[in-house]
Amino acid sequence: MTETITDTVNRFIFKTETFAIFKLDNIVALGDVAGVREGDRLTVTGSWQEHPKYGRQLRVEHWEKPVPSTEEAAADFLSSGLIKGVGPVLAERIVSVLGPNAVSAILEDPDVLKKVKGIGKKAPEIRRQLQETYQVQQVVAELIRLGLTLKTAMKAYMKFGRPAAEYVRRNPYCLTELDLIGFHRADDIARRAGLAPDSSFRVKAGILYVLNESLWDEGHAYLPRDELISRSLTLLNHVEKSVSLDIVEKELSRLKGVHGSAEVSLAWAREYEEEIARDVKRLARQRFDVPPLPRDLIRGIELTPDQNAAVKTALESGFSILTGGPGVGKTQTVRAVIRAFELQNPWGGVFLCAPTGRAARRLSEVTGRQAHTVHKLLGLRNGHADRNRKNPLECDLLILDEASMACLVLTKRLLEAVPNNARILFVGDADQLPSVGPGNILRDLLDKVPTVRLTEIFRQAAESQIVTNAHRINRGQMPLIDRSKTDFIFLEREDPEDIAKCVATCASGMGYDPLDVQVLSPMRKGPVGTAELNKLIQGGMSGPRVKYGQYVFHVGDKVIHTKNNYDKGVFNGDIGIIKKIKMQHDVLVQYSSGLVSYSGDDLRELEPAWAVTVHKAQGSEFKAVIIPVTTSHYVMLHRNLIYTAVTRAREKVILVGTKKALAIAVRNNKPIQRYTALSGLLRDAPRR
Ligand SMILES: Nc1ncnc2c1ncn2[C@@H]1O[C@H](COP(=O)(O)OP(=O)(O)OP(=O)(O)O)[C@@H](O)[C@H]1O
Repeated sequence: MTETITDTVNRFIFKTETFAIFKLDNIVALGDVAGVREGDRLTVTGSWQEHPKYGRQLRVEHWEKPVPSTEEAAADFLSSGLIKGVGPVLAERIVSVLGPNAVSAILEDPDVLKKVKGIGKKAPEIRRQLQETYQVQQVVAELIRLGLTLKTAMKAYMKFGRPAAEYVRRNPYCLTELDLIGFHRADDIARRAGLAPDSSFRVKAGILYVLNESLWDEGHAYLPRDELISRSLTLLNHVEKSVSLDIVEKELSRLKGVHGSAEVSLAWAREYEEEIARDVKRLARQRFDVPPLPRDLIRGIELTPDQNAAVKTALESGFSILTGGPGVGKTQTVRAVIRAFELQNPWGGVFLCAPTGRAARRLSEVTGRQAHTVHKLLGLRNGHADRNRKNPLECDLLILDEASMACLVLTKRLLEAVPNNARILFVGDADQLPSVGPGNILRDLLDKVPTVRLTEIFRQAAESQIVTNAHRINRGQMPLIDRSKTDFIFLEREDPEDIAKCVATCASGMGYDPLDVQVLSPMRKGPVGTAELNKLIQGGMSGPRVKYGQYVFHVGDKVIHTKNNYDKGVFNGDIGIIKKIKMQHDVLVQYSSGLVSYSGDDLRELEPAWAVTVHKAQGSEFKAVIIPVTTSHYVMLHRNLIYTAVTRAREKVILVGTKKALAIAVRNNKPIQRYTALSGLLRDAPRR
């Protein structure tokens, strides 16, 4: 229930440019507020919430500084000290001449103060100060009328100041450039403001939107010109056909912030690709002399000729790649590389890292050494890295595991922080899905720098049907199901609803700890998408619950954190269990790294995780994995996807669905295409 309160701001407890927690007489209010000072009278509308530590607070949804409308209030306000040069005597005089609505009269009419004797030259200054006091709310109110939320309106005001509403009315798409709203919201505002659908602002914003979407949603570093134009036309004409090919071509030729004519990319994305290419060449140019390696680098293991070649390559080259599927000995080779390097460089610094927290933890476990996330290694936060070209890492050998997950942005940051005299080794499985973020780095680098492929599956690994079937899938062969073994199971179900029910039953009934078993679906939507599967698995849960947005969370629920949050020490992809729900919006989640508390809007960083997409699970491993395979996922039936899902399992894979769907997926090896320029830029990279 909302409540409206008018009172004086006594004190700010916390304040940023656009957000404040403050005492309004004897209550505590918090919200998106700006341009307010202690002593101001404020009318706030909001709803009450209970904070476990700080008690009852009013969450402000709307606010305004009421313009005084009685003689007493007007005189008090004018003489409060907020308006310099006006004391009690002058304030009384102004009010006696202009009446109870003196303040609004001054705001509306620049000449009205002339009626008050003795003000003279002070008049413009008094009016200016009054305008300033009320300006924020006037502009913000106007922006809200244009269709912005309070938060976006405040941000727009902070960016553009007094002319914000004017700017937004003229070109609502300026807000998309600042990432404050999306193209479709800007379109709504533009329609309301009467902007022509073929205006230059709209067409340019549409083209940029298409480039941004294809970059962040599909991973393309550029789009071929024809494809960009056709996608832009579809977007710009989605309501009515109002934009012609000529207009799009004309605006594209004038567009700033893009690069290329046949292959068009956002200028920064192109720069990143070029920088990566320069850094790869800089590092790959180096050659190191390597004395003969001892045969027993790892006790009890004799390396195969390929593994030995990989160790030698990693030590001789400034930049190299080690790739291969599951069970081909990559980890043992990495251990051997570290051992050999340290034998020859006893004082050298060896750094290990991986793109995600889970992958870094696993790398630590299998090597027995500390491994970090790339973010942690570089001190990367809010777009700033402590380690960079000017302040490079103090490493002599840097190993990046799960390199298939490294996107354009992360790779650029990592490579620029590697000093000239260091070696860098990328380890990964190039047949896994490409990174969630833009680019196709590992595949683009293959064979552009010295690359060793391990293909022999070791005996221990070959005993696992998971490993052998993963390799079969990767070769385009149907997996073999040996019913005498229990690690690779196919449960045939036809109907998508039956598939979903069977998946849900397996997920909760196998006796594994919830964190050890994972349902992996190719997509979010549809009858066997993650959203439905999560609901189905949660269906049987009772006890304390909290609703946030489209999700309901229960005690005992498995959840995934979806953003890097350095304050909480929890990262994108971390999976945990809800231990406690206190009050309405206070949730405690147990992660392997510790307990993390969420309250209020923090919950937007959580999603149910009984089922997650295969993309989200990249780089993670689970004891058991359950995968629905159905033709209702037709577009997602893809070899890379099934391969990635299967290789997430250590002990057990359960496929639920139809053999027909599995066969389609296994046969479909059309690589998930990403338009990237990197491999072309590396054509002349030094190779052996
Ligand atoms: N040269 C070798 N001789 C004998 N066994 C080996 C050799 N190299 C690796 N192995 C064994 O093969 C199995 C798979 O090796 P490893 O874990 O290094 O592979 P991987 O490529 O890292 O696999 P994954 O990607 O699945 O983690 C392990 O049991 C390992 O001990």
